[in-house]
Amino acid sequence: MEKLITADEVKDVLQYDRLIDVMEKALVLFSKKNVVQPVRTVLPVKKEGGFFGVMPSVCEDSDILGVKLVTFFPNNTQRYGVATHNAVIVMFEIKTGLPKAIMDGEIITTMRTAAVSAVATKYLAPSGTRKLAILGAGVQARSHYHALSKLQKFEEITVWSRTFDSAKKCADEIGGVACHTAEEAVKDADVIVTVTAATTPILELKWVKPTAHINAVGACQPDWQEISPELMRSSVLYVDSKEAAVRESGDVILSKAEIYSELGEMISGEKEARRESLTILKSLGMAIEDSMAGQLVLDLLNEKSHQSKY
Ligand SMILES: NC(=O)C1=CN([C@@H]2O[C@H](COP(=O)(O)OP(=O)(O)OC[C@H]3O[C@@H](n4cnc5c(N)ncnc54)[C@H](O)[C@@H]3O)[C@@H](O)[C@H]2O)C=CC1
Ligand SMILES: O=C(O)C1=NCCCC1
Repeated sequence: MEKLITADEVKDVLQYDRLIDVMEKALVLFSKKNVVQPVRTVLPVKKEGGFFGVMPSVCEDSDILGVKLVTFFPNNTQRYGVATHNAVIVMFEIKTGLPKAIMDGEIITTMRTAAVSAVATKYLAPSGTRKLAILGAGVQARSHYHALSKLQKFEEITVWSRTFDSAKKCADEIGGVACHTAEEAVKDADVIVTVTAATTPILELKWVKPTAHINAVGACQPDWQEISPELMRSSVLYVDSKEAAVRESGDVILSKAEIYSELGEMISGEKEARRESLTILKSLGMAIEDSMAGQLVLDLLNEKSHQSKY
């Protein structure tokens, strides 16, 4: 095994511009069936109310063979003062199957999720977009602000979360305004991001603009919801993986909303980008996103070591 890569090393090289392009490619490869990837295996860890996810993927066309091991312990921050999502990614040589790197997966999870939402937003945000609303004030709230800001400068940014204090802290960091209610935060928003650990709906149809684009990122269990069933059914629904959405997403399963398209199908032009409709990306996260982001980290570290030689 050649490399052990720390979170600081990943943070040092990974940037949104390159990552957004790589995520777009990963989504297309997946929807064109060039990726072997089972729906993730999820093992409950009941005492802490958490779970352990195993996410392998292979894409022979792109020389990718990797796996992410990820834990989600929703009470970690409050109980122990550590992150709620933790992960490692292991990359293997496609030719020999030899392991080539083990790297921190927390930063990749944080950034690749926001990069995927940025891809969706690039295609689905209404023309003349000016206001971004973020519901949730944790790690993904911040990464979504940074990734989406690569697309455009928002004239107005609002943040709502469970406590006003946490919304205010996040809003102050990103130059936004904290709101006391989710309804107030999403009023007139063109792009909405839901990044909470909520298990029941926090966003209602009657609050949102009829052309808004929503990146629905939380609620990754079959009995968890972030979006009201009426809102799910009234939107043009995009997903990262149809197979995963009908197995893992409470928002999809409980509302019985019809899936319009995978993001990869929309990017490659097989399905329309319905920019002027009310749209939702239901994001669950895919193994190929992690493996391709992991390979990008290896490429960037390689580029960096060459630069320092000359
Ligand atoms: N789709 C994907 O690929 C990924 C999705 N996620 C999901 O995104 C969500 C956010 O993740 P992080 O920011 O990393 O977590 P975090 O733990 O850093 O932040 C969670 C936020 O949700 C808020 N929250 C918790 N319960 C709530 C409730 N009932 N109502 C409103 N707000 C509530 C917390 O106060 C906090 O602001 C989680 O649901 C997570 O599982 C995370 C990584 C990848
Ligand atoms: O894709 C991921 O990684 C995750 N998705 C849902 C929440 C846990 C991590």
